[in-house]
Amino acid sequence: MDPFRITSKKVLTLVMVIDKDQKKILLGYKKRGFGAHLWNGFGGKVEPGETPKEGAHRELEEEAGITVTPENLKKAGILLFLFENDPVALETHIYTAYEHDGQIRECDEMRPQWFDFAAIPFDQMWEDDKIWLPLLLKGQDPFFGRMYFKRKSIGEQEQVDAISSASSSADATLANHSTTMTSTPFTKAEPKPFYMSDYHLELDLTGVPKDVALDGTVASFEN
Ligand SMILES: CNc1ncnc2c1ncn2[C@@H]1O[C@H](COP(=O)(O)OP(=O)(O)OP(=O)(O)O)[C@@H](O)[C@H]1O
Repeated sequence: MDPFRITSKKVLTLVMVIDKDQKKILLGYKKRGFGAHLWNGFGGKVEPGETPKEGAHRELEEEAGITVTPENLKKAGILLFLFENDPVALETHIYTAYEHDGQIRECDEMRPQWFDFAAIPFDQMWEDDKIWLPLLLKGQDPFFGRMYFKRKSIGEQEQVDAISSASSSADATLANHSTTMTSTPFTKAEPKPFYMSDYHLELDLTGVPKDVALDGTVASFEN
């Protein structure tokens, strides 16, 4: 039996708020729930009757206190997250927002903070973020991908941490990134409940002008 066989999906959103001039990205520290203790964009489940874009707008206001006009909320990609032995996949619609209105504020779920592009805390984020976020920051939209996650056992956790810290230091050398840190009280990465075991990302969507098929269902790139 395929451990990644899915029978249904939940539709989620993720908004990346970006200040192009300052080369900064607004991330939120998730205080509770799914992905707790990780930094991420702002988003959540799309509610019945909402389009993904409407859901993204609502979650950004709930979690960061800010609003974005519909024309400033742009679809960057769609990712399908699959978890081993879990028949429910997460179809995540990712947006960029280069302009926003209102005052950024903390809520009981998320603590927002700006990060320099060169100091994004990838070791305290979902592992897929380091694959697609650099593409999004370069403006290489849209992307579509499947990301496969396995639950960590205790031994695996240590092994995966060792591999990921070795590869992230190699990446840092290659990219010649500055190591200036914005202030963050977190010195040690929290253990992550899952690790990414595989992924498949498509960047050339010229053959799919508006719809991308996902295992028999269709996700629209339009909203
Ligand atoms: C597996 N790899 C992943 N990589 C990057 N981001 C991921 C993710 N998996 C989930 N996400 C995001 O995490 C948020 C969860 O949202 P989540 O708190 O569950 O939703 P919502 O606020 O509706 O929940 P409650 O109201 O608390 O039930 C949501 O933005 C979603 O896009």
